[in-house]
Amino acid sequence: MKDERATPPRVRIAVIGSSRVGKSALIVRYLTRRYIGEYHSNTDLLYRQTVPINGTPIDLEVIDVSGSNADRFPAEQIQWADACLLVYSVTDRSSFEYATEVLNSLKRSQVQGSPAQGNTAASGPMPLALLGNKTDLDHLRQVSTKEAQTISASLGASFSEASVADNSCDLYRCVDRLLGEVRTPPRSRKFSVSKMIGSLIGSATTNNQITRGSVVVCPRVPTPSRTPLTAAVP
Ligand SMILES: Nc1nc2c(ncn2[C@@H]2O[C@H](COP(=O)(O)OP(=O)(O)OP(=O)(O)O)[C@@H](O)[C@H]2O)c(=O)[nH]1
Repeated sequence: MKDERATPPRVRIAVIGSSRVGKSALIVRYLTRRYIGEYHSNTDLLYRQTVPINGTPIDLEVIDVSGSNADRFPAEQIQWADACLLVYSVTDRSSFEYATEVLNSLKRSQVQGSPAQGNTAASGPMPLALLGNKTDLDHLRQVSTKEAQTISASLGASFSEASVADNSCDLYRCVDRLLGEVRTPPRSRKFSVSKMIGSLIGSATTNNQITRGSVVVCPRVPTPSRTPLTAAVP
């Protein structure tokens, strides 16, 4: 019988932000090093990939939270995740306001623990990161680096700026750091999600030695295994 304790730890990241800030482009860039300019999806998508973090493979699941639902607080996705990456565009002030509102709600609700962390208050707060995308469009900038840095520090999130289009190193550093902050016990059971519709990522060879991955239509994230964040809804 297969010893499931030997499977790599699983880490779940929710990527949250307004529409058109570059969430899908960022996830695909991180996982494949490729830049795909246009995505058309008005539903959440779940990406899976095994990636090495600090020399250890982890089974990474990333939910791309559709920006078309940005009028609703993404409570279910946050409950599902072990860490959250809030993305805004430096050229779009309203996207910055949305990202910081979500961070603010998370801070107020004092999110403690996560499924990967064993759902215990002792496991500490959920790792959070704020990322300002599209720095290649600096001439259209509406959010200064200093302002975003100050707010993210006050909200307990790490902060980076990057251009997914330009493949800046900062985007990899930001995601790697976030993944590194998640404490993961060995997995004791498998978890099934909604129907797999096909392989998106394939067998790209990258610095991260990505092997195979998949994308899953995920209109609703799986039922959360911890108390709903009602306090977090603005
Ligand atoms: N100039 C520039 N454009 C970018 C960058 N990243 C993404 N884009 C573009 O921004 C647009 C939106 O990117 P998406 O990845 O679809 O954005 P999204 O946040 O997933 O959007 P929703 O699916 O609506 O939530 C696309 O035209 C991308 O090509 C970047 O770093 N610089």
